[in-house]
Amino acid sequence: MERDTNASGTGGASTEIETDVVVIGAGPVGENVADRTVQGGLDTVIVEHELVGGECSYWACVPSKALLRPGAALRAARRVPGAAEAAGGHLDAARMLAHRDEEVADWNDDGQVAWVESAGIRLVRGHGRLDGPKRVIVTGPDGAETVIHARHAVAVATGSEPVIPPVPGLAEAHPWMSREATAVQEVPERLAIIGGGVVAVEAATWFADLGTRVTVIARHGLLERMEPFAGEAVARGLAGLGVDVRLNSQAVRVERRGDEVLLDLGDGDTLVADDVLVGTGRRPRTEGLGLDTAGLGSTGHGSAGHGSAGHGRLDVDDSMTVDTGDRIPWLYAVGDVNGRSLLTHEGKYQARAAGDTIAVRAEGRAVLDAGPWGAHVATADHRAVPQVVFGEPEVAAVGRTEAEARAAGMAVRVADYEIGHVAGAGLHAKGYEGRARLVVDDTKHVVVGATFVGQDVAELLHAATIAIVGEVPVHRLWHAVPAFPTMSEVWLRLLEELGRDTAASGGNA
Ligand SMILES: Cc1cc2nc3c(=O)[nH]c(=O)nc-3n(C[C@H](O)[C@H](O)[C@H](O)COP(=O)(O)OP(=O)(O)OC[C@H]3O[C@@H](n4cnc5c(N)ncnc54)[C@H](O)[C@@H]3O)c2cc1C
Ligand SMILES: NC(=O)c1ccc[n+]([C@@H]2O[C@H](COP(=O)([O-])OP(=O)(O)OC[C@H]3O[C@@H](n4cnc5c(N)ncnc54)[C@H](O)[C@@H]3O)[C@@H](O)[C@H]2O)c1
Repeated sequence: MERDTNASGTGGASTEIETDVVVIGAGPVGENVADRTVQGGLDTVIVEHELVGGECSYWACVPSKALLRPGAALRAARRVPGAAEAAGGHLDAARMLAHRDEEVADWNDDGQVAWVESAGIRLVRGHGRLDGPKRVIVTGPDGAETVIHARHAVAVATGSEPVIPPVPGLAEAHPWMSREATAVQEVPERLAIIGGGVVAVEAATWFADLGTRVTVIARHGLLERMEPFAGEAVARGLAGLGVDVRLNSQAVRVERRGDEVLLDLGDGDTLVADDVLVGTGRRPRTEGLGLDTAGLGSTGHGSAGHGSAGHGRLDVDDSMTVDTGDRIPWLYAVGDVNGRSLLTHEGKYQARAAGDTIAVRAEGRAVLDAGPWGAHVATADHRAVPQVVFGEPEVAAVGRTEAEARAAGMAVRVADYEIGHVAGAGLHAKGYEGRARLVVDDTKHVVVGATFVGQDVAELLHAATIAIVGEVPVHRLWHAVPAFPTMSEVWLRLLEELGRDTAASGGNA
């Protein structure tokens, strides 16, 4: 399969490789695409210009969760009489940072490289860009070029990058983005955070735990895409950690003066901080990828010619195929770069569908299992995306919110329950505070959304995901008996809130 030749055209500085599949980007998503194509019998090259393992492993999911866990564990212990007496000390910031360093392997990717090799994937280090259909040019760290010809497919899995909003002075103030926040070495005394989404909430939590005086500037509420009670609980929780949460607030001008940053909030108030962190969303990383050489528009969203690309996302179908206009599809966009769902687990799910689709097409076979919920499509992206925000308290949500379900025209029945009223929750933590909501499609009698807010709710989420994906009738859920005394008994209470009438099978076993 492998054919490496030295091309003399550029004075010996270029190498040519032929392979079946090229994956650009070795984040969690690219790694999974490559794993599936190798499993499908295809020779696969993965291209990476930074660390194998991607944003998630070194600057996102892993370091943030490593920094968040100590505070969560300490607070949990303090809510259990007997343990609380042993948990009176302070969080050790230096040890927290060291723990983070261990979890990111000191930003060394040897372990991930070893996995890539063990999976039979070929790694080429350098910056990859398309150079026409099925042709990728990689510029290595030494400037040498490798030209890779893919017999069957190219998968773009280049992830996303943070955006800086056009606030006067902000870009010039050298703001922190999520990388600086997750890789922090010297903990600032004062940190201002612009944004009210997931990055802002989680970073505010771990910096408060590290001892920083944090101010969150959110232009509306917190976690706006979730049920309103989630953001409200998190705002209270952050305030409890000493965070100054400014809702309906906005920085209108920012200026760095030496070691300080001044943020003008437009209401006469000026905030002074040592650093400012921006958490206002991310955009797909498609710049400089040579998508125009594949016949794709390069002016942003919307179709220009066939697929769309440029600074915007790469539009894909449910098997992550990009429409290049060619008779046989060859280009795929998977994970953050397609903008469908900026979450590692969802990207990996897409990767399994895309990798298997590439393998089937390479055999010249039709992709038969491409209907909803088939092996070659990522149907759940539209209906059942689970997400956990590891704040104080935790928020775990999947599927539609009540507002989204109503906006979609559904007849909706909603059940709310205070999780603290469940015996298992009271035993888990004294004075447990939290809330759960089920959103039920009252025509189909199935759960379409669920939200849990409170300590340790993350592990409650998967049951809801299964109920939604499996379209389990509510009357059958009454037979899924939660063990006593676990927090999962909240499911029983939620069903009771929906009404005992929902237990009637109507003859449909
Ligand atoms: C602070 C933070 C915390 C997060 N926490 C979570 C969490 O707890 N759970 C969760 O599910 N999600 C979380 N996310 C989201 C998650 O990080 C992303 O969804 C995930 O990393 C996407 O994976 P990916 O492989 O698509 O992209 P990435 O992880 O960004 O990987 C893309 C890779 O491609 C490489 N690359 C890019 N362009 C090129 C090129 N031209 N040539 C060669 N290589 C290239 C990059 O160097 C990178 O290694 C978090 C995000 C942030 C910012
Ligand atoms: N635990 C997790 O799953 C996790 C953790 C962190 C990040 N992520 C992922 O990373 C992605 C990026 O996170 P994020 O928090 O940056 O984005 P986000 O989309 O979650 O939140 C963006 C926030 O910025 C605000 N905003 C946008 N433009 C603004 C402006 N001009 N001025 C002021 N505020 C503005 C929005 O109102 C919103 O509150 C998310 O989509 C998320 O999926 C996931």
